Amino acid sequence: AAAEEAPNIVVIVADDLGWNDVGYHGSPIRTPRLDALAREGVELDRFYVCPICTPTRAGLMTGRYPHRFGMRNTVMAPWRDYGIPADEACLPELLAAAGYERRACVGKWHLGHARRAHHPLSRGFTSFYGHYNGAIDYFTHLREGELDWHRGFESSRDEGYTTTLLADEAVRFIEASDGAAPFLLYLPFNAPHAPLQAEPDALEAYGFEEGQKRLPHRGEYGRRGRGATKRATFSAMVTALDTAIGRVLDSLEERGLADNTLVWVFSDNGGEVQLGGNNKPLRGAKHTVWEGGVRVPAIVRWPAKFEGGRRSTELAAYVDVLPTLLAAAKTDDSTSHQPFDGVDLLPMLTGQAAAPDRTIYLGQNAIVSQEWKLKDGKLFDLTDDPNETTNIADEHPKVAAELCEALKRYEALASKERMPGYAEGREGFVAPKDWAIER
Ligand SMILES: O=[N+]([O-])c1ccc(OS(=O)(=O)O)cc1
Repeated sequence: AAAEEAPNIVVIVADDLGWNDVGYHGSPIRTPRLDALAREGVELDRFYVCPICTPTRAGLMTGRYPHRFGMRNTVMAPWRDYGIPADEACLPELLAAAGYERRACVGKWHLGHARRAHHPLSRGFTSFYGHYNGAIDYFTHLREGELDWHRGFESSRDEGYTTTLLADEAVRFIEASDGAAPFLLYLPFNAPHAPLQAEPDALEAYGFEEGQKRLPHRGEYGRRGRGATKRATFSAMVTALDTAIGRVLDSLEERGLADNTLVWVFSDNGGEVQLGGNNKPLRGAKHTVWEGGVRVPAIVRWPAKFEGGRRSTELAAYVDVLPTLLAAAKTDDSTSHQPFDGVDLLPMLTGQAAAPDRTIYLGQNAIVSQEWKLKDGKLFDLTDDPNETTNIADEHPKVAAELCEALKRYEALASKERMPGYAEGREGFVAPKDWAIER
C-alpha cells in the first residue's frame, strides 16, 4: 500500500547555473518553464550546496557530507580512479528497497568512471545514459579526445546536442512507466557548464546573426555552437536547458503522473562568472564559499502534497535531499545506511513544522545557519546582509565562537586519506578508448 502512494521522484541537477541565471530571480535569461515550476512548487530561497560539482553530487547520493569519505576539494578529474566508497549507501540503492523498481541515471555522473564498482549501474541505478566526466563537448561528446557517451557500460554513438539527448532519454523513461511501481529519475544535465556551445536557433534567439564574429574555440573543444559573447552563448544554453526540463514536465503531465511526482531541481554550485554565469546580487561565485558559490536556485514541486506558490526562506541543503526523498517514499530504515548529515524537510515543505535549527557545513572553512555565516573567521548576518558586505565578528564574539567550534567539529569528520589536487596525474594520462571501463 505504501508503494502505491509513494511518489515518482525526479531529481534534476543543473551544472553551474548561477543565482542570477534564472528568470524568476530577475535574470534577463529566459527560463519560462523553471519560472512556472517555481510558481507551482516551493521555491527554496536558502538552498545550499558545495562550491564545486563532485562534492555536491556525492552528498546528494549519500545524504552525507562528502569530506567524510574523501570526495572533497576538487572535482573528479578524468585521470582519477576513485568513486563513492562501497560502504556509503546511495540514493537508488535505498529507494530500491522501497519498491522503486526503475531507477534511471540520465546525464553527467562525475562520481567515478575508472572502475565498474563506481559506475551508476553498480551503485543502484537500473539504467544509465549519459557521460562520466565533466565538461564534455556538447556536440561531439568527447572528453580528452575520447567518446564519453554511454548507455549502460557501452559507448553510444547517438548524435545530437547533449541537453536534447538527455531530455529525449528522460521522456522515454517516463513514457515507459506502467504507472504501478514508482520510479526514480535522476537527471543531471551537463548544461550550462563550459564549453560554451549552443544550437543555432538558441543563439539566434539571443541576437546572434549569421556572419557575426564568434567566440574563438578553445582547447580540445570543437568550433560548433559558438556565439558572439560568452554571456549570450551561456544564455542560449540555459534556455535550452529550460526547454529540456519543460519537455520532462510535459511528459509527466501527459501521462497523468505530475500530481504524484516529486520534482526537485537545483544547481550543483554557483555560476562561474568567467564562463558566462552570474550570481548577482550575491557575492562570489563557483569555487568559493561566498553565497554566490553555494546558495543556488532550487525548486521542489509535489502537487499531491505541497501547496504551491510558496517561497521558503528556511535553511535547506543538498544533504537533505536523500533523507527527504526516503521520507516521501515512506522508507527510513536507519540500519541500511550510515547516519545522514541532512534532515527530512517534508514537515517544512508541507507547512507542518519549521525546519530544525542547525548549521550546514559548506567546506573551505565556512559554515552557515539560518541567520549567520562564518567564513575564514569573518561573521556575516545573512538576514540583514545577505550579500556579505560587513564582517561583524567583533560585535558578536559569542556567536562567532560557537560557530567556530561547530566548524571545527565538522572539519574533524574529514577522512584522513590525502586527496590529490585536480591536475595531479594529468601528465601522460591517455584516456581509454571510448572511456571503456575494464575493471
Ligand atoms: O572548465 N572547462 O571545462 C572549460 C573551460 C572553458 C572552456 O572554454 S569556453 O571558451 O567554452 O568557455 C571550455 C571548458
